[in-house]
Amino acid sequence: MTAPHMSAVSTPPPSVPPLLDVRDLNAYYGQSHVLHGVNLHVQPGEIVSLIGRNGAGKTTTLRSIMGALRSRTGSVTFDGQDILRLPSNRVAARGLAWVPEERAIMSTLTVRENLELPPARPGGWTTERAYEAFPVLRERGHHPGSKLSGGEQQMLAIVRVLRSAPRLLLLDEPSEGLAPVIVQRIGDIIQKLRTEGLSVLLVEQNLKFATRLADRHYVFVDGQIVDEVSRADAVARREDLLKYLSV
Ligand SMILES: Nc1ncnc2c1ncn2[C@@H]1O[C@H](COP(=O)(O)OP(=O)(O)OP(=O)(O)O)[C@@H](O)[C@H]1O
Repeated sequence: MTAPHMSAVSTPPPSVPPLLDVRDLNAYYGQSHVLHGVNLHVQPGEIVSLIGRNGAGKTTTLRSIMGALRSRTGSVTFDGQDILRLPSNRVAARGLAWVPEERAIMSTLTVRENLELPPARPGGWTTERAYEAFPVLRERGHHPGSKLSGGEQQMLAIVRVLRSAPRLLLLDEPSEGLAPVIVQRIGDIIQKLRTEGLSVLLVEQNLKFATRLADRHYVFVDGQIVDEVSRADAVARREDLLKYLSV
């Protein structure tokens, strides 16, 4: 398989304006030019995955969208508003929520304290709702974050950001290192959230998880998107997708 050149990636014009629209995004770590003209969009209510090998630029794309990485050019609009120049706290206030790979929870605080620290916004998840979605968090309510398993930390990290009632959830490898039953549960919750109107941009290396959830997949190679695969084509193109991920 040869990776199609960037220009071969064709996105049909969306019938409604995208919720997130990234155009010609270039990003840099110091002198190192890491993203090269990334174009992607997420429609309202859509789940989109970014897949590719380690170091391909997926996490950098999320960091660039959230404003955690400042050294970038191009255009990032959310709900029609330019967010590229906003500090990350103001990006979050617009309705984007990011769960980084390292699952930013507060390790010295208990599960309940982690849940209650960011006050829930109107429409955001309450502590009770978090416990209903993931009953194990209720059982662990008084345990410090540092004593949770990887799966419990991932659940806690997701429900924490849902307290802010985001419109777009950015998830960085939510299935990484987790037992299949936990991966299944997290997938169920993401699907449920979509039925409630949430959009999701998902970085994944677990193809089974990504293809179960995502409506479209963008394939990253060396800081560029080289292919775009719809849910309808993902089964027929499974071998291509596996090759993109293999080392
Ligand atoms: N803080 C940093 N400083 C310098 N270079 C970095 C930094 N973080 C990432 N890079 C480099 O940027 C490139 C893209 O990395 P990125 O983390 O975005 O890839 P990725 O596709 O998310 O892969 P992974 O799954 O390994 O995180 C890689 O070459 C990586 O080495």
